[in-house]
Amino acid sequence: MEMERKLSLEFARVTEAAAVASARWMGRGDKHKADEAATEAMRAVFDTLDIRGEVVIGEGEMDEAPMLYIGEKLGTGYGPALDIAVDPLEGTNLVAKGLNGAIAVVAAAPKGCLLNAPDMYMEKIAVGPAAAGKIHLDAPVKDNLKIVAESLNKSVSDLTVVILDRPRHEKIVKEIREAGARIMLISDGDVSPAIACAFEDSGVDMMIGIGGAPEGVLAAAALKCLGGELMGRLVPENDEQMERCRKMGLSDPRQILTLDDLVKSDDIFFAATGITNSNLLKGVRFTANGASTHTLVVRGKTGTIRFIEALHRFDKKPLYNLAGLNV
Ligand SMILES: O=P(O)(O)OC[C@H]1O[C@](O)(COP(=O)(O)O)[C@@H](O)[C@@H]1O
Repeated sequence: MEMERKLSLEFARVTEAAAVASARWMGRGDKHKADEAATEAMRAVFDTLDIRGEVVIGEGEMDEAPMLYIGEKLGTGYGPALDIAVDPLEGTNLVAKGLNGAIAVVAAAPKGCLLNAPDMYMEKIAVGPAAAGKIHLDAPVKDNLKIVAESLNKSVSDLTVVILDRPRHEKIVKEIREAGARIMLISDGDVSPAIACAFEDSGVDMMIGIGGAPEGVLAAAALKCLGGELMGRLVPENDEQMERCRKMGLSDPRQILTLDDLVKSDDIFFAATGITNSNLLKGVRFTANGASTHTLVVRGKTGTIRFIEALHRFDKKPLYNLAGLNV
């Protein structure tokens, strides 16, 4: 119990380090460098943790990602065996362009508890605790909006729905507008707004649309801890992706995935640190000899929600200065 408790703060250190390293690349137009910096920093902190971790959602397969690839072992090799889902930089374009909404994210659960979602698309709908258990991915969007509005005791016209600005969403955007709700179209980064639904003062009431499947599992892990809901369905686009789904144990690759299918246990840790500002978290700010970070840490077992504002001193803690200034 004691060790587990401590672990949630350790995961905050992991995302803090990734966020600081990545933030150094804000607006520099190089999403790969920003991602590389985040990945390198995240891995360096993971290596200090007493866990027997294995990446189940990561930067890609072993042959395509140098670090934090699926199957990579993390930690000192002592401590609990955990499956780890990472996105050291969720929203690579956002950092490259200096836009809002980029976060560094980690979720961890006992072995076998996180859906090992491959890199493909997923249809998703996410809401906060008030509407959890009441919405459905296949319900008409106007019905879902009505339910969310009723649950939050406000009118549909006062709801804010976040959706990725993509041609594939034209129809659903039209339907949301016809229903009268407000829309926030975002260029990237659907994890942060999905989590923001769980906080009534975030200004986000629903996230909907097709985005990455790994991002869907990460958001689901957070929403499970926070009492919200995310429902999804994979969108395999070719035979290879269909086969991939079957290998994951999904006899029907197009089946609805409930929160319990995506994340099978309550025994989860989730941490996210803001890289650029968002409705959920402040972005990294650099000071004379350090940086400040804003992190959400939740532990599924207890449901405790922590927002941690930290000031990191590079002179005393060089680990946080991995991306250095040699850029
Ligand atoms: O850009 P696409 O192909 O529509 O994919 C959407 C997915 O990409 C993201 O916007 C960001 O992904 P990256 O961080 O890998 O750039 C996700 O938040 C989202 O789920």
